[in-house]
Amino acid sequence: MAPGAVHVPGWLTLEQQRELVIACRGWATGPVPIRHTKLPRGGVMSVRTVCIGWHWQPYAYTRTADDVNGARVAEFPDWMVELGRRALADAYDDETAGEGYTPDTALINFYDAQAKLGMHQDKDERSSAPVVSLTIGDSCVFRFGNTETRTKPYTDLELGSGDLFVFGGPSRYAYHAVPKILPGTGDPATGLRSGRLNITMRVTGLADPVSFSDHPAGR
Ligand SMILES: O=C(O)CCC(=O)C(=O)O
Ligand SMILES: [Fe+2]
Repeated sequence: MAPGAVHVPGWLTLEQQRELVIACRGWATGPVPIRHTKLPRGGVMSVRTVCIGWHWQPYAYTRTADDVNGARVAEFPDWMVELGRRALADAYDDETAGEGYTPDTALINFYDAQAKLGMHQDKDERSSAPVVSLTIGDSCVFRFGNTETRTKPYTDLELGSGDLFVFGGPSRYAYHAVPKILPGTGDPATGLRSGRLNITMRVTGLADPVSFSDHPAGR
């Protein structure tokens, strides 16, 4: 694609896709329900999102979903860290590429047939570690641009069910968008009857504040 940006079609098996759909269904119901993210100027995103590990809202991460129900988001599971590491090793065709990669947040996005996502950079993280993106269900047009402007040059490609897309290195801050969902292209055997599920794992680079009681000297 571009240096640091790699598309691996059909990376997830059907069984892995099924398991991810089940996991995401669970997260979509709680502790923080999936919702249309509110934008600072009063709009709402057409995509529905639920986060694990850290909660994202424009333009910050917190442990609690203060713009939804105030609950702490679900833990980021170890198996997903493992999946992220394998994604990097496979995308970069380098067994060592995933070593030390410890994603601590994932945005789980659900697109119905009408949903879109405008050109943006993922830049609310304080780490430049790669973003690992997975697609399940309907295919979409994915627009992958440059790091300088939200306009051309960009490349439109299709991301289909099971595809992996990694953007790291010189592509980490590339603008990207989802201009179109291709309804009816998904295989219902994934467990998703319609729409597109997207999971993006990231490293926030954030740490929880150390509380007084965590200090042995404070006991
Ligand atoms: O749905 C996608 O493929 C991209 C999602 C995305 O860019 C994001 O969540 O920041
Ligand atoms: Fe993004």
